[in-house]
Amino acid sequence: MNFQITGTYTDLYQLAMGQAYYRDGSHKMPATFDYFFRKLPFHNGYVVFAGLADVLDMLESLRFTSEDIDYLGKQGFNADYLEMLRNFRFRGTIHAPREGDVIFPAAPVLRVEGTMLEVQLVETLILNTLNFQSLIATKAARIRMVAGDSVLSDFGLRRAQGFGAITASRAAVIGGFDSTSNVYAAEKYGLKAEGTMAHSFIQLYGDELQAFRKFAEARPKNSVFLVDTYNTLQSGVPNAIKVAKEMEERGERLKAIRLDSGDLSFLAQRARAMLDKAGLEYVKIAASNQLDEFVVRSLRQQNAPIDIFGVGTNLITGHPDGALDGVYKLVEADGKPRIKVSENIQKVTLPGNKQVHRLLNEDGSFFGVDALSLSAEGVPTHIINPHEAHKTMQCAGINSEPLLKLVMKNGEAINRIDSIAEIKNYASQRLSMLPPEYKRFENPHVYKVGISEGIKAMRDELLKKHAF
Ligand SMILES: Nc1ncnc2c1ncn2[C@@H]1O[C@H](COP(=O)(O)OP(=O)(O)OP(=O)(O)O)[C@@H](O)[C@H]1O
Ligand SMILES: O=P(O)(O)OC[C@H]1O[C@H](OP(=O)(O)OP(=O)(O)O)[C@H](O)[C@@H]1O
Ligand SMILES: O=C(O)c1cccnc1
Repeated sequence: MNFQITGTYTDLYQLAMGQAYYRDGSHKMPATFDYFFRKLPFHNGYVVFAGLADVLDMLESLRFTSEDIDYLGKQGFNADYLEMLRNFRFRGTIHAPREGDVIFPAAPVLRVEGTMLEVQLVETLILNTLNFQSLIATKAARIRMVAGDSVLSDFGLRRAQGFGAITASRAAVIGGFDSTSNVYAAEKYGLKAEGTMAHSFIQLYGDELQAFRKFAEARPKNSVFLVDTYNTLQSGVPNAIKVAKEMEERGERLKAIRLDSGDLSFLAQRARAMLDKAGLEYVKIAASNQLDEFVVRSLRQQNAPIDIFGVGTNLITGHPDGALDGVYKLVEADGKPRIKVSENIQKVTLPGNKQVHRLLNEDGSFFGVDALSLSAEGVPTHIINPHEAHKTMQCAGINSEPLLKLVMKNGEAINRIDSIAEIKNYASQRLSMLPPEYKRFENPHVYKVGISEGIKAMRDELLKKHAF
């Protein structure tokens, strides 16, 4: 989807640095940035990569409007710089995994090449999009993992951080959700829109039975009755059964009832028995109320006969992690590798133009190691732990696949995959290739990233050069 994002969708410092680059001509210098993250959210063992198609869309159409130029003039930017920005187009080249792949800390996810100014200006947009969508897709994947084949519906729009809900609903579906209550996101992204009814509907009619009848008349093919407004087992479920039977007489079928409070397992079991006794085996049971991956897992362990889970707050906000910590670092400029030094070895960046080789087991499943090498090196024969150089691993003879593929060339998206269904399928396929020990919630196995001799030598040389 193309949000009408313009060139000012950035942090001021990008534009400020850009003016300095422009003054001395370094804005035209070739440069490469890597996007990667350092810490897994939710104590999870992987991240689901989401947001790429949106990034490519926005980069293709990124412009500074006349209003932007006027505004930036008032912020004190120079007229000649602004005239150049008036004709700004992103003409960079990007390599990335396919959207939906599983990704791991420290390995480059995007390699963005272009002129210094263009690759600098788009940092914020790239981080803003990929960090958020990948966080939510990962949360969704955790919920999907414990939900079996139950339907998962995103109910989060009302609890989201403002407009973030639009892309969060997209990311939720990529991570494994089936539908969303968010009509705007469904319309714009082609997601499946689904919903039930609110307590206000029953409150308005006062009489629950009458409320259910009214709804069934209005939505005969798509009725889900909310049964907990007054008393779930003594009023809600019996009234739902009564109206479902009336619907049967008209040749219609009640789709489901929804539980939204109390002990969801106990109530689902009782409601299921009541529905079945009335010959309404086809009526499904939906549940909501502050669900997350742990409650869904617990409900399934309790054999709660719940067919549909509606998840809002905990999904859409990525609870309890506010953000994925993805960063965008300069790794090469003017043909020379660049480094960011830190006292913390984990934070020293990996210089150079790199490729990620995902090591594979004989059966094609993931070995548990991504091997990073300089693009010119090819697949490394052995790799080194980036933080503890005495730890090495032979990779000769192990199958691998290059992860970073060309997705944008000179500002034009290539081989793009916009269909959410395809991205969702790919995410599920790639997750199935990740062995179970990386997917458990408690202390998952640490997926390893190793660097080639070439990267290590480059990093050590730059560390020496910049040592104090
Ligand atoms: N059987 C169950 N097993 C595990 N967790 C459950 C079960 N039933 C409900 N929960 C979860 O317990 C949490 C707390 O529910 P709580 O009892 O506060 O809600 P409630 O019954 O709706 O309360 P209130 O009526 O005040 O809204 C929710 O996250 C809910 O999803
Ligand atoms: O608990 P969440 O995971 O965030 O899921 C969404 C919640 O939002 C709705 O409640 P709300 O009280 O806003 O409206 P209602 O009157 O329709 O129940 C819905 O009934 C869920 O309980
Ligand atoms: O359709 C629903 O039941 C719904 C939608 C949004 C939030 N809570 C519930």
